[in-house]
Amino acid sequence: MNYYSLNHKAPNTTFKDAVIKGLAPDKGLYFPETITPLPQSFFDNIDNLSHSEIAFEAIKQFVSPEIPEDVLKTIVEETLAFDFPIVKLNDNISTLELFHGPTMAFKDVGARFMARCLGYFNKENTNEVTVLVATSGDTGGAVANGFLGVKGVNVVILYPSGKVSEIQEKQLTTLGQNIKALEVDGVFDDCQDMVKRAFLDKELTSKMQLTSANSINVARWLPQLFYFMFAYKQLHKEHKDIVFSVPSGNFGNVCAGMMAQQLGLPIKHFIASNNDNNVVTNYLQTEEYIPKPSVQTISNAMDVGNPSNFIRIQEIYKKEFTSLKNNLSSYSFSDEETKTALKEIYDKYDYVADPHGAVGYLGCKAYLKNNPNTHCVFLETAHPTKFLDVVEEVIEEKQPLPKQIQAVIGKTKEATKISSYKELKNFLLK
Ligand SMILES: Cc1ncc(COP(=O)(O)O)c(C=O)c1O
Ligand SMILES: N[C@@H](CCOP(=O)(O)O)C(=O)O
Repeated sequence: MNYYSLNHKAPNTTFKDAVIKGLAPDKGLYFPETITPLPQSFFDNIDNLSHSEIAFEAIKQFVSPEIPEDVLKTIVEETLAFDFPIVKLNDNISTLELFHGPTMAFKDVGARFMARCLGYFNKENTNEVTVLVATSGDTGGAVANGFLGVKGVNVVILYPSGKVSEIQEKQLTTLGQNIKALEVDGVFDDCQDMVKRAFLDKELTSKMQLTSANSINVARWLPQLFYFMFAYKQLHKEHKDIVFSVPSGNFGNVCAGMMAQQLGLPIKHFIASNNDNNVVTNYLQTEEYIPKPSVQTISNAMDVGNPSNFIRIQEIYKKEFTSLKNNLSSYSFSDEETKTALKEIYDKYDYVADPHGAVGYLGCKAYLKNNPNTHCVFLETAHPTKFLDVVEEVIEEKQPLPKQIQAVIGKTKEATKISSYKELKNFLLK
């Protein structure tokens, strides 16, 4: 598959090149030249396919011919070494748990997939690659874990100081080896801007091969489309009109769901559920896209003021506002509403959600008011114990720590503080 830049000022390129570069030379995000729907027989037979078989068929066209089929099979099998269960709350609402991976966040799948693709490409490549990542909480930990010890790859993670949870910070600052953390005096958007600026810095790019492991990178972003297929497999016999409520920040996940739909997955509608960072909610109301500085919330991984994947969503809908609006609704919820939802989910359904999932649940409830005959699946994008202080305070109960969280809790943080792009550049050149 070849990819083009959404800024249309760079040459089209291969999957391999798009993964190694991350961002196109004209600063545009890469997008696949074609999307060929899967045959109807794939969906008719989905009950008989394993997660790895579904993922292999779904991603094949996007990575071939650079990744041979036998290698791709191994990559998806290793990537998907954990479960993706649906938990039903009532006849209209289910949740898809995406937190059973090593860092208990949905980012584990994309990070593990991309690490393996890069590892494969690096076998032939003697040059070292530096992976730059901006994180508002979860991407950093997942990438640190996914890339730990991958030969020829150095990872540098930028995170906003004081704006990630304690456990998220441990996950991204304690692994050592080829993983380095930079604690940025700023918000997530400052981290993301610095990363994008580094890609345009000729002095840097002439000295090192930089790539991104944010959803900017097609190998991090596209595997997220698997989730929607896994949910469909578990629900389609019981429910016809399936709607997904996706807690959204950088909009990579909901955009990946739209790619699954482009492949033919029968999804009735998407809901982008936001916290107070509501640029897209506002856009759908006003048709004006106005990025703004992010504000801090209890669903911190969604604190994004200028979502980088919005441009990919516009590409899917050919910038036609009405067709986007027919397929996507968006609601925004305050921290108080999120806390009330966490409590409600616990009291009514005996289920402990995390703050991001709770925002997704609120999105389902808002949509179902006018669409009562649909089934809404909200994505549980992280495990509740990653946000212990909020969750335990709201449900007034101690939570047992899963082994993945216990493994990092006593470790010592190692991070370098920076407050400007110049400091990032000096760090990289060191
Ligand atoms: C727990 C959690 N929920 C939701 C999101 C938002 O996902 P996206 O950036 O793909 O919109 C993130 C971060 O990306 C996250 O870590
Ligand atoms: N919410 C993210 C922000 C970065 O998103 P990405 O999908 O583009 O990596 C995080 O947790 O870091």
